[in-house]
Parts: sequence; C-alpha cells; structure tokens
Amino acid sequence: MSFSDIRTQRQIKEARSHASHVGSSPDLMIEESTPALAPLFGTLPPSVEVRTNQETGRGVYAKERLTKGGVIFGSKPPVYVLSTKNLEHFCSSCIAPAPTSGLKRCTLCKNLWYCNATCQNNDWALHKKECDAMRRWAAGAPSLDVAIPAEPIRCLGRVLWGRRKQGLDSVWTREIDAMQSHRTSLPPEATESHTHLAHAVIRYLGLTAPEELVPFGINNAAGIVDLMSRFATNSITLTSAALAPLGVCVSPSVALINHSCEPNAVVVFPRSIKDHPTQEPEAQVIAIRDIAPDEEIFTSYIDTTLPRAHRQAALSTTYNFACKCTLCSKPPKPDPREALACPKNCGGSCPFPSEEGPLTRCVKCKSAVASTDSVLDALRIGQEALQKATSLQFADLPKAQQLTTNIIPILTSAKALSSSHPLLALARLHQSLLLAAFPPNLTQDALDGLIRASSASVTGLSAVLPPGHPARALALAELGKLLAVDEPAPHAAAGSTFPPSGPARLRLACDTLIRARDELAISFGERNGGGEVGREVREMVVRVERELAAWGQGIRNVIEDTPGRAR
Ligand SMILES: C[S@@+](CC[C@H](N)C(=O)[O-])C[C@H]1O[C@@H](n2cnc3c(N)ncnc32)[C@H](O)[C@@H]1O
Repeated sequence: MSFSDIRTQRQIKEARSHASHVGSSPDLMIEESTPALAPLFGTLPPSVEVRTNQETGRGVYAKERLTKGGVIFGSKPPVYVLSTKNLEHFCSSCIAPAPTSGLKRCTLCKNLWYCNATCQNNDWALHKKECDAMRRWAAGAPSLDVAIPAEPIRCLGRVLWGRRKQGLDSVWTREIDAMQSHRTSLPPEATESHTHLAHAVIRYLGLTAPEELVPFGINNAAGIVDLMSRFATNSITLTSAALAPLGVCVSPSVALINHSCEPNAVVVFPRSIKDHPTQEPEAQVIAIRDIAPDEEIFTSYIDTTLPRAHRQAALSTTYNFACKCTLCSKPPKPDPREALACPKNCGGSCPFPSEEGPLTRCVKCKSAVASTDSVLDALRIGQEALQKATSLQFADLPKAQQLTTNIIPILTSAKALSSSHPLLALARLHQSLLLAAFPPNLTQDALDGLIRASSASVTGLSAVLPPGHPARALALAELGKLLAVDEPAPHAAAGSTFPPSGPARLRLACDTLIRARDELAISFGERNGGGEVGREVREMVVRVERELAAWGQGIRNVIEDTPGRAR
C-alpha cells in the first residue's frame, strides 16, 4: 500500500486548498423551471419521542430499546452552508467533494459551485435570493477578503428566506421558532456579538432597518435577539464523513437532543445515501451504546476529552447551562484527563496538582509527587503552547510544529498521562502537523515518527472515549492505514522497537484496521457499513490480509525449497 493511499482528515483539508478544478470547469447556467423546495424536516421515528423537563427543556427519549451502532434517526438539515474556504471545493447542494472533472460554478454570483445542473436546481429555491444578496454584498465590500459574507450570516440569510418561502405558519418556520432561545438570560458579551451579527444579516438581506424584517416574521428587537440566540444554541457543524468541519447547519430535529459529557449517541454525516444524493447531506443520530426504553438520548456539544472546568466553561459560554452529567458531577478519581502517572510506576495515577492543592499522591500506592512546581509549570507552558500552535497551524506550519515537538517531551517527562490535557490535544495537533508537512520522498524515520504520534493519540483517546466514539474510531483507522504503508527501508527486527518492521508491522496494521472497522461500524452506523471511512477501511483490511497471506506463502515456499529440509 502506498502512502498516497492514506486519506486522513488533514489531507482532506489540505486537498481542498490544492484542488485543481477551480477555473477549469464550465460555469453553470440556471434553468428557469426549478423544482419546489423538497420537504425539509426529518420526522422522528416511532422508536423515540420528545419529552420536556423543567431543567433541560425538551429532549428526545427512547420508547424502545435502541441498539449500539443503530441509526436512531436521520434528516437532511433544512438549512446548511459551506464555510467560505470550502465553497470552491464542495458542492453547495449535496456537499460532495469536487470530482476530478471539477465542479461547476453559478454564473451569476460566481461564489457557489455544484456537481451539475441537478444539484444547482435543487439548491436554487434558497440560492436565488442568496445569489442577489452575495452580489450586492461583494459590490459593497471594502476588500476582496471580505467579499463573501461569513457562514453565520449566509446561514441566517437562508433561514430567513426559508421562513418567507415556506410561510410564517408552516411547520418549517414553527420548528425553527420552537428551538431554544436564551434571550432573557444572555451574558453582555453574547448580546453584543448577537447585535453585530444581526446588523450584518440585515445588511446582507438588502434591508436598511430592523423594522423591514417584519415580512420574515421578525416583529421586534426581541425577535431578532431570539433568532441570533437560537442560531448560536442550536446550529451544528456540518462535517465530512471523516469529521472534517465543512460548514454550519440548522436541523431542528437534531437540535432537540440535549447534551451529556458521556453521550449515548453521536451526530455524524456518514454520506451513506449513494442512490439518492439529493438527500445528502444527511445528519444521522447514531447510538454508540445500547439505550434502554425511557432513557434520554444525549449527544455531546463539545470535546469531551477536555477536563471538567474547560467543558463547563464551553457549555456555559455557548449553550448557557451548567452540565450535571455523571462525568461532571462524579468525575472518576483521578480523571485520566487530569492525571500524572505514579512517580513509582506502580501502574496507578495521581490527580494533577493545583496552585491551591500542590500535594498529590498516587491513588494506588500513595507515593507523593515530589516536584509539583515543575509539573504545574509544564502544564501551564503546555496550555500556552497548545493555544499558540493551534492558531499558527495554517499560517506558519513549521513554527507550530516546532512548538508541539518541543513541548510534548516536557509534558511526558513531567509524567502527564497521554490522555491528560493539554498533552492529548498537543499529540493530536502534532500528528496532524506532521502529516501536513510530510516530505514527498517518504523516509522510514518520518513514517515511523508519524506512526508513533498517531499511536500516542490512539492511546490517549482510548482512555477517555468509549469504544465506537467517532473520534476514537477515526484515530484507529488513521493508525492502521499508516502501519499499512509500504516501508521505505524496513529495519531488522529489534525486540521491543515501535513501530515494528516487516510482517509484524503488517500484522499490527491488520489488527488495528479490524478494530477501526468494528468501531467505525458503531460510530457511523452498522447499516451504513461505517460510512465512507468504514468502506475504505474494509477494503484495506482485505488488501492487508492478502499481503499477509502472500508473506506466509513466501516463507513456506522458502522453507520447502531449502535443500536438506527434513520431510
Ligand atoms: C440544542 S438545544 C437542546 C434542546 C432544548 N432542550 C430545547 O428545549 O429545545 C440546547 C439547549 O438545551 C439546554 N440543554 C441541553 N443539554 C442540557 C443539559 N445537559 N443540562 C441543562 N440544559 C441543557 C440548554 O439550554 C441548551 O442551550
């Protein structure tokens, strides 16, 4: 298997910025007869129902047993937009990546691209108004880099045109209006950012004053703040089948689901509707463990590999609530997100020290950590480096890589667990930076380094995420694929070296890919065969098993051909 076979999130992101179709494709003319808007709401199946409780508002509950890996429900979001940097690289209608033959561009605004005229026609009902608005916006833009409005503005534009088109009494509008708003309890910063966004949306729609929003069913200032707050609280990231963020969408049925830091379900876009691409992008809610009747279905709104304080801050800022899930109210002691390995290596771990409580001991053998000051320093420097490297990752890749390369050993020598924060986040970033900077002429050292980085991410993620969590399943798939790459210069077997070489490496690749295949089938749905990535991994398993069989046969042949071999 060659390195070019490896498709990872990072590469997909990179591929987007190097796609060659732009400019080489013919522009699309709009056909006059356009179909009416398709029915937009995914109806909930009889296996679940909406119930309301005082503390969390509406939520979705299982009415019958739902099995792990089962698709609880799926629906095409009524409103979705690509982020600006993805517009040229994905179809704005079905969100498929550009084929090798290229995408075709809207001749009028020249901003949106489609697979073909069918996709363009399917999008026209919403793009028609958007097309005018985008041209008007570009004409008034002070510079080229702001000639296309940011995705929240475009998404809200589509919500408002959709309301008018579907009717203010339609199910479409009523479902959007029923989504949770936090208007009455917004912190001042949120009110300020909502006000800015509202002004931009009004300008984008070609209106001169908020009063002109009345035909869109927004009758006063409270209505505008409600709309912005609903968008902030309920919009979700539109992702690729490999979880690469592509844009933003609003799906009132998915938005009914409440949050837990220990979710029993996930929202993914597995891209499994091969026969009906017009139904893509489909958001699917998938059970990642068995769910009993009457149990509430929870997804996670945030990265649950983060420690409690970070999760609580993110949930409070964006979603306006304090999470009381089991992980938040009764965290494990110690939490692997915030722990060091035992100083005596007994196999136990110690909670991170803090400024207020610098003394920490191994929970198993009670050995005390001696130099807690240096641990606190390492954690502080690690957090700063993570922020800096994250912000530099696209603008200055070598600098970002230098930061992760220097900081990870400091945290490891402070004995931070691979699942702890910020080490796990740095390891994941480091892996993606290495991949982005991969030399065209693959060396054994570079490949082995990347495999070690990928393995560190898998170890960390496996300690904090349950089997079948999409982030964990995708990390396993990446590791398996890297292990399956042909070695440029295999080294002689040397006991405990990682990664191994030769057949041992291939065997490890096979085992890892099989684990990935099984976990992907949970996270991206069994009936979807684990989605696009699952399909790719299944094909790889077959190829690696074939290669392993060929190795075995080769060895048998050598043995049989050896002169003097005992019969
Ligand atoms: C996407 S909506 C979920 C559906 C919402 N409960 C409703 O009634 O429409 C997100 C909002 O639901 C509430 N919520 C979600 N999960 C919660 C939780 N675990 N605890 C308390 N409130 C929660 C918060 O108000 C949050 O801003």
